[in-house]
Amino acid sequence: MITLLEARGICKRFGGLTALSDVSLTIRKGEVYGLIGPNGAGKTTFFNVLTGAYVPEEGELVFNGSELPLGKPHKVVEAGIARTFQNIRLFRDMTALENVMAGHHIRSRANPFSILLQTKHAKEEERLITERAFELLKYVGIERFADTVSKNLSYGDQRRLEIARALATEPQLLALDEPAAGMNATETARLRDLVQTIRHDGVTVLLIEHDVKLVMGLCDRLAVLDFGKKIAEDVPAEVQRNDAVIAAYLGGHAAQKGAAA
Ligand SMILES: Nc1ncnc2c1ncn2[C@@H]1O[C@H](COP(=O)(O)OP(=O)(O)OP(=O)(O)O)[C@@H](O)[C@H]1O
Repeated sequence: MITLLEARGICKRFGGLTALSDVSLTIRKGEVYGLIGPNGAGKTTFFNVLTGAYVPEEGELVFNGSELPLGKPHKVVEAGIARTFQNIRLFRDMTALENVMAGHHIRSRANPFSILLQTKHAKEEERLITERAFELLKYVGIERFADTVSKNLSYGDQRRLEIARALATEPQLLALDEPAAGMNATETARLRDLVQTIRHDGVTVLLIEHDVKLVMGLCDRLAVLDFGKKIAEDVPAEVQRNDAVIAAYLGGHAAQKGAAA
């Protein structure tokens, strides 16, 4: 198995609070990797460190064998990591298609002058970007809403649109922050299928999710954080059996039943 991302000894503090304490984990190419833990465990902080929103006090990230620049979101996207957000962050007044096109522009080679001058090359590139954006809307199952302003989409469709926009940057690693939050059972089942398709198509997925059943069914391996420390990293069946995890996160019998369901 080839390692795609290695986090080594990540520490992140906010004043006196240690949000991440010496967190190391390894994500392999082609897997769906879960990051779970109780509220406030440090999951989103890890995402923010990984995607360059926060600079850790200690530690390093190695992606595809190269050190990832810390605190540089644009460089992280260029390196091949894309994310969605816990609280959806779309361009609310832009159409679904325009949102995905915005993701593509990060990868676009046309320079601003050629766009302004509307050169033949820039026009052709724009046509390809529009075409590819439409394909991605189709891929996530919302192409019929291409011309709908994104704030008018249902919650589930907004989440799918966020995924399409992230995929438009052509990532090798797609980091999803609670993609099933607020979804009903049907939407969650469709999301599961979509994540499986994405993985099948060669994109590695990192998933923060509170829906234990979804995580256990979808992830190849997962790490569990508790108070900023990694307390387990294993396949779902082992994590479910881990006493520290049961105590910290699953909260005993009721949740265990949920996890096993
Ligand atoms: N920008 C910030 N400033 C100060 N404290 C922060 C900041 N971001 C996160 N924290 C704190 O760091 C800790 C970890 O928060 P984080 O959001 O990473 O947890 P989480 O596991 O994602 O939780 P949840 O499941 O509730 O989203 C919490 O105690 C939180 O209050």
